[in-house]
Amino acid sequence: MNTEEPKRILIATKNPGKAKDFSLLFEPKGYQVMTLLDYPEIEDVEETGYTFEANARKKAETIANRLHMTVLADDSGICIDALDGQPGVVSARFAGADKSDAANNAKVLSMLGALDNPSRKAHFHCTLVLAHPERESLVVEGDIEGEIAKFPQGENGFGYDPLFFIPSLNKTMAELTGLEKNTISHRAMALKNLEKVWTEWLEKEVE
Ligand SMILES: O=c1nc[nH]c2c1ncn2[C@H]1C[C@H](O)[C@@H](COP(=O)(O)OP(=O)(O)OP(=O)(O)O)O1
Ligand SMILES: [Mg+2]
Repeated sequence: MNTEEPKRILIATKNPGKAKDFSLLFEPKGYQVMTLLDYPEIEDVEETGYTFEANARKKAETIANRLHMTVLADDSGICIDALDGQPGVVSARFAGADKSDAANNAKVLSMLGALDNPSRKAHFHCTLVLAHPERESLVVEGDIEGEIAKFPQGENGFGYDPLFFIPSLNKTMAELTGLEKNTISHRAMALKNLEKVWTEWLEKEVE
């Protein structure tokens, strides 16, 4: 037996941007990240829930039951104060079912542009659910505060990163390196919270 083999964790996502974030987050912990991009035969889990938790639970538990293994899922999005928390749970399909990041960003800018001097405060939210067919799921959350930029800036990251300005760094999330983003992001904060509770749970189940 080769004890140098990395441990593996399956993330129930088809989003390549999240897959990259999770690789950066888990590799330092000695895990190799697998995602649904490695399982093209698995059909999409429909995100019918009204909350991040409901959708993360549905993704994690459906795939855990289907593959009979431990699975982590992420449901996340951006919540904008002046838009009463929109796009929120529908962030991925805010501008339509084809899930275009550029169209989503443009829609946010146009909605804010239609308001008179709106607050630009926003936060990213991430709910993570760790599921196994024979266990109660673990649920944790993380957030990061920021502001919506006047126009997209930066080439890194994915989704709403080019619009998410972090005043303390004077940069958008898309101007950060992957490692910088994954030190401060909502996803990084949620994973920190998961680590506080997963030790017993995960060490037993993931090989
Ligand atoms: O770090 C982030 N940086 C920028 N944008 C982000 C981030 N995290 C979530 N977001 C946006 C992207 C997408 O518009 C939505 C997630 O939607 P969400 O349903 O959780 O993911 P998804 O459908 O893209 O992939 P999947 O469900 O297969 O995990 O929020
Ligand atoms: Mg989704």
